Amino acid sequence: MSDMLEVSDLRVTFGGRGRRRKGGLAAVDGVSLRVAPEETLAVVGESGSGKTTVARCVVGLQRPDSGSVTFDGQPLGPAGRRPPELQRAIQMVFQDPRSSLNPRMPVAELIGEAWRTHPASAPAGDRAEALRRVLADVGLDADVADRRAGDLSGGQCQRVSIARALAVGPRLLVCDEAVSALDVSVQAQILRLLVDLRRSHRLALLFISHDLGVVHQIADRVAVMRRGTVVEEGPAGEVLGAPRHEYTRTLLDAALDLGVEA
Ligand SMILES: Nc1ncnc2c1ncn2[C@@H]1O[C@H](COP(=O)(O)OP(=O)(O)OP(=O)(O)O)[C@@H](O)[C@H]1O
Repeated sequence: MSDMLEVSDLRVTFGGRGRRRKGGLAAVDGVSLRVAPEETLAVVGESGSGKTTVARCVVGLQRPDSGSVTFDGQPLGPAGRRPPELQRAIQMVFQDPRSSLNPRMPVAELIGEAWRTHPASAPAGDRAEALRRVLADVGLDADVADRRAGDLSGGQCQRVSIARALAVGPRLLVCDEAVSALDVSVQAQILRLLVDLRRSHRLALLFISHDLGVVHQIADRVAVMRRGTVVEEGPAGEVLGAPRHEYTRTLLDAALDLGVEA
């Protein structure tokens, strides 16, 4: 399958002096990744390894120092400068839905806001029916539409975040630690939902996580990041089952010590 998302030799430095950012921190240091249509690539690694920075470059929230991000072969600039159809095609689900959703806004308005931002995806006909359908897609009852985000549980909130992303018709969901803030049982439900949506909506996922147990359940391929670089990448079964890099083995051992089955 040919690649839909291609990240090539990405570099991001924070701090430092001058144009070359001398003395700065190379948060991402020559990362290349690819994601095919309907594929799930998990990016794993310890805290601070650069996973979120890569994700932010993909959605256009972070400008890289160098390197490129392309989608269907088209170069992607910063979020505001992307053609609307590409802006829509790549949506992000954040770690903490309670801070990514305005708690005072009713769910119907949160979804409506997504449709206003991406008018091409707004329903032409019955809005209430379209809203009911998008909520049903994420396992929420229609009556959630009138409730404020702040009055929902963490799991319900994350379902709303996913609904908001889905409402605009994405082809790639970038999930940055999207289940990490949830209780283990809710985590399993949201993972199941993502797996189902991937199939029903023909989505690709770029799934950022530090949790190898979670990654094991969802990934087709895994890229392991350490200190801003990808140290190992391959099919999930190989990377998690027979890792080649010592760092991946260390991560797996640490996960096993915590009782996680990776
Ligand atoms: N806006 C920023 N300004 C300065 N340094 C930053 C910024 N964003 C990230 N960093 C630094 O870049 C490095 C990579 O951070 P990043 O958040 O991408 O890692 P991560 O693997 O996603 O970690 P975590 O799982 O803890 O979010 C870290 O050392 C972090 O402190």
